[in-house]
Order: sequence, then structure tokens, then C-alpha cells
Amino acid sequence: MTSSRISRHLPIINIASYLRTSQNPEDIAARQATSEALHSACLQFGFFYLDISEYIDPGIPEELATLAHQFFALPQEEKDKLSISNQDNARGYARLKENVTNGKADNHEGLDFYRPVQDPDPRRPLWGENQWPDLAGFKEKYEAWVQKMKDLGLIVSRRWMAIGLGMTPDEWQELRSQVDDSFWVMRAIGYPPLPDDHDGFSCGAHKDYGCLTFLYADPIPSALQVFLRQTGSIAAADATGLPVERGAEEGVWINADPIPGCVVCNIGEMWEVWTNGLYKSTLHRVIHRSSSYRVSVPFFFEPNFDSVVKPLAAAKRIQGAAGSVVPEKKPVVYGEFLLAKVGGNFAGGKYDD
Ligand SMILES: N=C(N)NCCCC[C@H](N)C(=O)O
Ligand SMILES: O=C(O)CCC(=O)C(=O)O
Ligand SMILES: [Fe+2]
Repeated sequence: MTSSRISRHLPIINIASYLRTSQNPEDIAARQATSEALHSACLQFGFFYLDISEYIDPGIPEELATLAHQFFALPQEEKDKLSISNQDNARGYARLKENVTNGKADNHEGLDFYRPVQDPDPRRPLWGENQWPDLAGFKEKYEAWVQKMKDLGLIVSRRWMAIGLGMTPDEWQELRSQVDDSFWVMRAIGYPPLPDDHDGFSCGAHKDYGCLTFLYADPIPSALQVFLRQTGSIAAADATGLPVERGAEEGVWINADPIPGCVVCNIGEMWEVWTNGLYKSTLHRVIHRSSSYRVSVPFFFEPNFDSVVKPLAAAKRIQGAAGSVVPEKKPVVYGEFLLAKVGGNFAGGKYDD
């Protein structure tokens, strides 16, 4: 069994081997192959599918989507009761077009949850309390998902970094201490079809902020799109890509349609710093035009709030061995970076003064 196959351009990587801890040669070889597939997926795309069907029953994320549909179908005044303005302007419900990307209103509504904090204070940015809908099973099922996705983040990082990036056990322990209390974010996003006259996107082009995003979405094609920079290999790989964009950087937008049993996974900007640019965090956007209401549930596995993210020795060794001279990226305190990002997500935030 191979752990990776190329389909619709983005690799599909099955993590089953990571769930087995045995040291028999077959399992070791399978984990090696999985890590190599992750490494090359990130060198090439920064985006891939993780087949998690042996890790979690595929019916479980479908239940999350069903609950999200129920929530978004409530009357506007019911949804507004959970408004982010009740809290820290981040945790809770944001109306259609309240989120802004690249200066334009996004045609989606969303319900955001963050890692709970010890001493909540709604006046402190990001430090309020989560607001859960009063729908049977909602909180329990989403909280169970948070636990599974946090574990997945650690399982994937550990094997991948040790084998794929060639980290020593000590180096992994050091990195582990920066993600073991992840300041995770989870969103339920609701996308009505994009009106023809809307000046913007369902979600404008952006990079994710942290480490790893695990996205479940309704099985609707042609919504999420990923920007592939136009390099020789990508140009050759692309047969059905959308029209080439001419801008600062050339490339193609390809669809990342849902695949049963898989989550779409991409690396965020902190990974770009850790790998000193060896891995690139990839732009993506959502253009949802089909007639149905679309729901997606991204889980963002992020560093700890206080983590100081800086280029890893393992990445610099790889760059050194390849003879590439790469200027070293500056350290970033994750929590500060996140605060600046979230502050920019709204047209006129309450912390603007
Ligand atoms: N935590 C994450 N990645 N949330 C999604 C970001 C969506 C883009 C955002 N409005 C922006 O302009 O950055
Ligand atoms: O809804 C999607 O497919 C993607 C959403 C996304 O990229 C995000 O929330 O960061
Ligand atoms: Fe995203």
C-alpha cells in the first residue's frame, strides 16, 4: 500500500501508519513514506489532503456540518445573540460580510471558538469566553472534535518533523513545547451562494496564520481554491487549472474539492518561519457560486500563545546542504502576530483606537 497518490493535483496522504507505534520494519517503512510524502507536498504545494478515515469515523465531521447548518438557519436575531461584540470581538458570531479580507467584505457568516483562557476578560482582545449555540449536542460534538484535532496536530507534527525534516529527538522536544498547549481556533463558516453583483469573494485570498489547518467542508465542488505558483513542475501538472492570473506573482488557482474520509490540510505562516521559507504557506480563497448553502469547519492547530517562532536548525541544515543562501527570517511571537491579524479582520474593530 502506498501512502500517497496524486489526484486533482494535490496529494492525498493517509496517516494510518502514524497511528501504529510498532517498531516492525514494515510499519517503520510506512511511516517513513508518509513523512516523505508530507515533506514533498509542503515543498511543492503547502496544501494536501489528509486521509484520516482510520483515525476518525467520517460521519463525525458530517454531524458538525449538520449542526452548523442548523445554527446558520436560525433567525438573524437568534444568531446575533452570540455576537462577537458581546465578548472580545473574536469569539462568537460574525454576520455575513462582517469579516474583511484584503479590504473587501467576505460573503460568509461565521461562528468562532478559541482555546479557553484561565482568566477571561471580554475587554482584552482574544481573551473573552466562547459563546455556544443552544442546540442539542452542539457544544459536546464540537468540543470532542477540538480534542481529536489537537491530538492529530501533535501526531502529525511529531512523525513528520522527526522523519521528514530530520529533527533530532531533542529538537522535537523543543518544538513540541511550543505547540503542546495550542492556542487553537475553530470556525463554523456559512456561505450563501455569492451574488453576481458582490464586489468580493466568499472568502478573499489569504494565508492561514499558524501551523496546520484541518478543514472539513460540505461535499460541494468548486468553492475552495488554492493558488499554485507557476513553476515548471506545477505548469506541467496542471491540466484543468483555472485561468492564469497575471499579477505580482503568476500561477493558477486550482480547486481543492472535498474528498470523502479526508480533511484538506494546509500550512500556516508560522510553518513558513520555522522552516525559514523552505515550506511556503499557500494563498487560498473561496468562491462559492453553486445554489446550495455551504458550510465548512476549519480547525486551526496553532502554536502556544507565547511561543517564539523562529527558524529551526533542521530546516537550516536542509537549506545548507542544498547550498542555498537564505536570509534568516525574524522571530515572531505567535500571540502578537495573531492579535494583529484578528484586529485586521473587521472593517472597524472595537480596538482600533
Ligand atoms: N485563522 C484564520 N486563518 N482565519 C481565516 C482567515 C480569513 C482571512 C482573514 N479575513 C484575513 O484577512 O486574514
Ligand atoms: O471554507 C473554506 O473552504 C476555507 C476557509 C478558510 O480558508 C479559512 O477560514 O481560513
Ligand atoms: Fe484559510
